[in-house]
Amino acid sequence: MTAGRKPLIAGNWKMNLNHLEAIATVQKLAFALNDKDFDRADVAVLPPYTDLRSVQTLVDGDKLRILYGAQDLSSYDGGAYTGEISGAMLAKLGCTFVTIGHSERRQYHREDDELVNGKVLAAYRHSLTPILCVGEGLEVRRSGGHVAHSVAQLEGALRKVTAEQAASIVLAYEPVWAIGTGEVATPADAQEVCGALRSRLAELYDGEVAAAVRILYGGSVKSDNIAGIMAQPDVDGALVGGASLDAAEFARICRFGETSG
Ligand SMILES: O=C[C@H](O)COP(=O)(O)O
Repeated sequence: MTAGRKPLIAGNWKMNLNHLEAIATVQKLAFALNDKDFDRADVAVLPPYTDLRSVQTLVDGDKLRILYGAQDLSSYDGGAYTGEISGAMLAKLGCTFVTIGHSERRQYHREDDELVNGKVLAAYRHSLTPILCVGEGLEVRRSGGHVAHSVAQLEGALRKVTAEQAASIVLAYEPVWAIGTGEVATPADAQEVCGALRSRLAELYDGEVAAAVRILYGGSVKSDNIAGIMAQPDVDGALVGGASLDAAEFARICRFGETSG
């Protein structure tokens, strides 16, 4: 965490919580957090598509400071693409963010850097902020190629992305071996790759862009390990999976593990 970049804690619900459960969870989260918490960090939830309209209605109706977004989008803007959801549709639902290139999309849906790049460009066409995920698997980590792998994914995703667009992107470094496994990377592991991603942004664009971009860590983040992660200079928040499904625990994470708001 470095002064000048507001931390972001985003809860990726993955394929969990229906629209009724979504309303209850967001209500509990809003109740658990106060203005001081929202002044200190941006808080976002990333529910399944089918929950978004309910979340929008609740957030707008109760004027909540909770941000929200989707877990994916189509690289196309509309038309005969059965099953796809466009950036325009997400924008209409008031989404701020859209997750792109999550390792589960790369692994189970064979998304490659070219498709991820197409989705990043689609997000910008509709004024959505991408949360671009990168990160290595266990084999790559064991062979010591984790920095090169994550940086290459970053480069692949940012083709044709302008400096102005890049300055607003959110990156998430998620080592695949730490997702849902209880195996959390050490704060130093997180800093090593997040620092390398920021350095590469400075080379691809300039120092100003690199200094503006928020870089999150994701992988088994909980209220009892968030503080060490947030203490790293190039880590500006967390992308939280399993622990974001419990509103009380997620609220503790949004406070970086501290007990009072
Ligand atoms: O997007 C979130 C990550 O995949 C982390 O998931 P996790 O916190 O359940 O390990």
